[in-house]
Amino acid sequence: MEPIKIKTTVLTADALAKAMAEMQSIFSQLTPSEYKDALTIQSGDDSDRSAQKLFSDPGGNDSVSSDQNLTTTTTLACPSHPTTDEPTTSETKPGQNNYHILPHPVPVSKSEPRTVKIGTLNNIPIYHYFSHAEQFLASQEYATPFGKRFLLDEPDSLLPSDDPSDRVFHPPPHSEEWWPGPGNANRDFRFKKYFKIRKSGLGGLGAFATVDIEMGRVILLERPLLLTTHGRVEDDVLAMRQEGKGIYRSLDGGGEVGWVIRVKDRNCFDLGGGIGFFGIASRFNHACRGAANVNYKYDHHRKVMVMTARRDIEAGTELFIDYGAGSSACLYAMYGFVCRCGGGCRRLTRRDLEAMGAGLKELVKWGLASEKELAW
Ligand SMILES: C[S@@+](CC[C@H](N)C(=O)[O-])C[C@H]1O[C@@H](n2cnc3c(N)ncnc32)[C@H](O)[C@@H]1O
Repeated sequence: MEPIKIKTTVLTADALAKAMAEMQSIFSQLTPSEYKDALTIQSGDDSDRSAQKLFSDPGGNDSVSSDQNLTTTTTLACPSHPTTDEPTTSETKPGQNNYHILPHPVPVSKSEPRTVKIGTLNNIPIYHYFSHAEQFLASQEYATPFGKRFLLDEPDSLLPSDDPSDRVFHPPPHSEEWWPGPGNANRDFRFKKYFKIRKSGLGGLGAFATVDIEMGRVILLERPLLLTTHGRVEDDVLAMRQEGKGIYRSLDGGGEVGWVIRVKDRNCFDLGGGIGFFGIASRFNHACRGAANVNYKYDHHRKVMVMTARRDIEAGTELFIDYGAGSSACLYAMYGFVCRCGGGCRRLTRRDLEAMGAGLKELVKWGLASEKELAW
């Protein structure tokens, strides 16, 4: 597949990986006090105070609940933003997110006109995706201030052919008896001897060690339910057999109208050339900044997700992976949730949300998003 061309920028998997690595390295160099500085919201006028209230956490935790976020952000005003078409090369300062909103949002390709680049965050492209916009906006639970956003670079290199049946991996037969899902979330499900899936303090399900696990131990090998791309996911999910479709639908976000895309946004793994879904691996929650205790890597050759203990882990501990977003704002932009991992992540700032809103305004101006999406 040709590299995706956007104005003067050519996005390749390598470029994206490099940008992500740079961003990760910037964040990993921050001292605790720089993080603290980044958390400070200047108090001043009323809107600042309301922002401070919005982001203060009564539990003393570092993050805010998504409920607070979704119901109160309507009071925030959008500032003006740079209006250059060119990607900016300004230096990223520790603790500060550099947003650049394109004045003319660009559809990414002719075959995917609903995917639009709207700007960059710390030099990483941010995209807005429109499929099923009406359905997901109808769901208060799912609506994020900025709709659906993700970072995208998905050459088709992973996909063996255009035939969806070649890309669908049928899982072994399963039943509600042993497959974790919303209907039986209170039960414990064991996978091999290392962990089980049960309710997590973060809400929803999570994976928990059932025994002490030593560093380096492989705790999960899992074949994907499905390998696909953001653009093909709907066709491919519908082409799955009933069992696989059932597992896909039982993942976080499944069930109601718009489930295919909602499940995709919350559960897909970027496999570097496509996206993948896993019935078990997709139950692992995220932790920031080295707090993750499990590594994961997709083995393209064997077509299997490999999860490994990153350090010694005590029985009973929740198992976390790092979703790889690099910051709370990126995490929010990519997956639409506000992190509550408590792993020292930087909370979303008022400026983050303002910048996201400014990007959405540009989309509305160019007829690429509806006014309805602005109402947050
Ligand atoms: C891939 S799923 C993980 C499993 C999910 N908890 C479940 O019940 O199936 C991703 C979703 O889990 C939740 N989640 C994961 N990590 C989180 C975190 N650090 N803070 C808050 N929510 C988190 C978010 O709702 C996110 O959309």
